[in-house]
Amino acid sequence: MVQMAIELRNVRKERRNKTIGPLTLNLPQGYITALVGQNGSGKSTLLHMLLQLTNPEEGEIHWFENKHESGLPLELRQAIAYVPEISLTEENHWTTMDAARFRSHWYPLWDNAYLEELLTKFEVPRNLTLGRMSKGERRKFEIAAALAACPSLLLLDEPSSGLDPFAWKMMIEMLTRYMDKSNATIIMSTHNVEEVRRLADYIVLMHQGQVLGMAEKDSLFGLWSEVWIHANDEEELADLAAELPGSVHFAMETPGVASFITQQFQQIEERIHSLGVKVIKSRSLELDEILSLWTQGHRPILIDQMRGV
Ligand SMILES: Nc1ncnc2c1ncn2[C@@H]1O[C@H](COP(=O)(O)OP(=O)(O)OP(=O)(O)O)[C@@H](O)[C@H]1O
Repeated sequence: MVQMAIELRNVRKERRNKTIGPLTLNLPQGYITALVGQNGSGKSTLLHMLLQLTNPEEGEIHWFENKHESGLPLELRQAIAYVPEISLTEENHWTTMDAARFRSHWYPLWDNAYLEELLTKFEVPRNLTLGRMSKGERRKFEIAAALAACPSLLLLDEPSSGLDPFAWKMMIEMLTRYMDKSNATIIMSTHNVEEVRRLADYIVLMHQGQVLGMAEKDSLFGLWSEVWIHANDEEELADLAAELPGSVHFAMETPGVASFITQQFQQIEERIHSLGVKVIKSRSLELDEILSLWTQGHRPILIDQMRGV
């Protein structure tokens, strides 16, 4: 049975201008979960609650099956690494090596050789203070230092922000390799669909402070299709739409050709043929298109099968 790294039960956090939650989520141990959603949807707030940088007004959070209402115990804090959205200014006057030395005292599993390897790959300047680094250089240091702590739980808030494409690819490789050699759990917020595609095992979609759902990433591929058909006019298309509940975005493309979007096309293709409608072609939607439909309220059918996770 899959163990949970994090469980949230009806967690509610009041922010000045909105309520985050109630959130109920189970995030499995040993996997990468991507938190996706528009600006202000509550991704960073959720990460902050997992670090107890801020606490919910209501609800319960469990870390590896334990509640810690009076503060995270030392050994758990030492097993969590965090790359914040904005780096801490308190460390600005430190060089890479000063910051590494400080962290090595804090994290019992700190691996200095691993840090050296990652800094070299990332080409992070060693003797510059963190405050003088470019945004991307600082980000690379933060990611390398988070991995060198060998955490069981790695929380990443938009890790690729500021990375050039070469560094981004390297980060993907580093995170993948780390997951291969450990039983760590990564929870990352991201706006980068390619990052989700390459890294995530699970996707949590947030929207306006709510969780719209959680899905196994692979289950989403091939789920939605755009289909082009022969249709004489709007009226004929409306008749077809009425026969295909759950299909959306019916539109006349050119005279005689219409399109629509549907889930599990293979299962309804026969039905379309039996209605005397000729299919011209179809294509599977990309992940970003699926996430956008989901945000609009078109929930993936398979998501209800994920309830047990
Ligand atoms: N310290 C705070 N005090 C008051 N409101 C806050 C605070 N931090 C965040 N908020 C508000 O809470 C909401 C959620 O913010 P949050 O930073 O969690 O969103 P996000 O999904 O991470 O956004 P983004 O993608 O832009 O980083 C926003 O409306 C934001 O204005």
